[in-house]
Amino acid sequence: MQTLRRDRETDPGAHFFFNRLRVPLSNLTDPNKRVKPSDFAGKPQTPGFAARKIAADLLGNVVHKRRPLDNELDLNSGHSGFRELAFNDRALVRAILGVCLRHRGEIAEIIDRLLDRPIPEKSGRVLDILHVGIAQMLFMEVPDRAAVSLAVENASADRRARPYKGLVNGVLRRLGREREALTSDLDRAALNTPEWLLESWTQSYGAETAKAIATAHQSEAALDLTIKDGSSEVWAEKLGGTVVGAGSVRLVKKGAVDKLEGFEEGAWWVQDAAAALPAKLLGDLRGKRVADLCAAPGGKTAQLAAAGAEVTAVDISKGRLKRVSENLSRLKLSSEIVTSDIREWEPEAPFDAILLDAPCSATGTIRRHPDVPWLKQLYDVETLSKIQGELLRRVIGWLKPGGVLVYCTCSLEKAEGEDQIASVLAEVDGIELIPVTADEIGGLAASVTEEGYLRTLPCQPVTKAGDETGLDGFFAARIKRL
Ligand SMILES: C[S@@+](CC[C@H](N)C(=O)[O-])C[C@H]1O[C@@H](n2cnc3c(N)ncnc32)[C@H](O)[C@@H]1O
Repeated sequence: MQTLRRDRETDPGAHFFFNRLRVPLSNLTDPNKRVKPSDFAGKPQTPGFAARKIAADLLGNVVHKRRPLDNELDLNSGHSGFRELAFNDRALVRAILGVCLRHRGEIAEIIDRLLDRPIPEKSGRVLDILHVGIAQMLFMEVPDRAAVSLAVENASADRRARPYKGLVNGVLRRLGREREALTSDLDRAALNTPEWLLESWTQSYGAETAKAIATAHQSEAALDLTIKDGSSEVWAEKLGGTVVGAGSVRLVKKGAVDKLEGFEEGAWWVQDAAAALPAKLLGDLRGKRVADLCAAPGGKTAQLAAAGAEVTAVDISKGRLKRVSENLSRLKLSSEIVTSDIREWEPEAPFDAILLDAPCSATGTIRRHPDVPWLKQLYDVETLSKIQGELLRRVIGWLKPGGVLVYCTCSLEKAEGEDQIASVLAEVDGIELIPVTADEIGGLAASVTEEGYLRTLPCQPVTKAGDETGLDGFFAARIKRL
């Protein structure tokens, strides 16, 4: 789900949010510029106000209305106020929201400590405004004075929040004075992770690893690229990156993705180092017929096509498949593209190999999608795991005898990974597990389980030498049809 992100590629400002959260604010705010989105047309604007107002609105939309952040930030169909902002303000909004969501639990705890009594329900955006103000004061090197006055102005501009502008002022000023006392004893990893998730990871991986996962989520993911022709060393050198995982290039350089060397010519695409591993498990694909099921936005489709396979990419979403076509066209790769629900679609002939990247809770992508913990619930995992089981059982039958299927999900929940494979192996005849080996995935031994599954965790090493960590959480298993 995280691969080949269109917003990164079409909105260069997106890069600052996804790749460099602690970008100096001088890069993002132009103090001489007055931003005028149409919602405030005609009213004089304090520099930086529009960005804070939109940030508070969007935060509310994500956490109260449960709207995915990516949808809100979409430059074609997202929040209109956001779309009207200037480039630098959009980057600032992304940065503020990234911090607000990553630190949501601890900011909420700080607000609790600062308030004598809860803020009444009908107080407009006042809580979101406080979150946005605190995020800037504690994590973004914004001078307290600026963060406080913009928050007060924001409250004044909201009819329902207006009566609380004095409270906003008092609370934020007190935080400025008592910062150390109010923040030094916070258990950040626990506070910033919903209880059900921390419990699930503790049960699956133990308390220490669960905490390490939660801690890894506090930092933004690096920008990893998959190199079309596999010449990772060459592109690492050209782009000033390092080779990680099984041949991904991790970038340390700042800059807009579409301005980097190789983008126009289609030499690489954006794909987390862990997301690039499942397709590797299908081995040599030259001349083979391969189904990429649940294909959009197409990171794995590109891998399969670049490996020489004749690919059929199927996805239920027409809009997301459009991105597959656009991405493949930039990369000068090709695939048959089918818009269909794979619960209904039937292939004309069986495949040599299948990659099923099933829809999941995406809890493995929290570093790059910090809204996920506040959008998803245990219920989503339960619902999605039923669909995963259904899809897996159906598509196994589409393999030729001797054909291989890789099932994967970008989830940390065992219900969406290990448990699915264990039950399918127990229930379906004529299949066997082909264990994954560390050699196939760049020597990442810590990411291979005793059963022979691929299981990456955000806190794990991403190099064989173990000198760098940080991966999306992925599960993959390989099954052969006998
Ligand atoms: C995890 S994303 C796939 C990411 C993709 N494989 C990649 O590497 O870029 C899951 C995809 O499954 C698709 N999907 C969900 N349910 C489906 C169904 N019943 N049939 C086909 N596609 C489905 C979604 O539209 C979504 O694009």
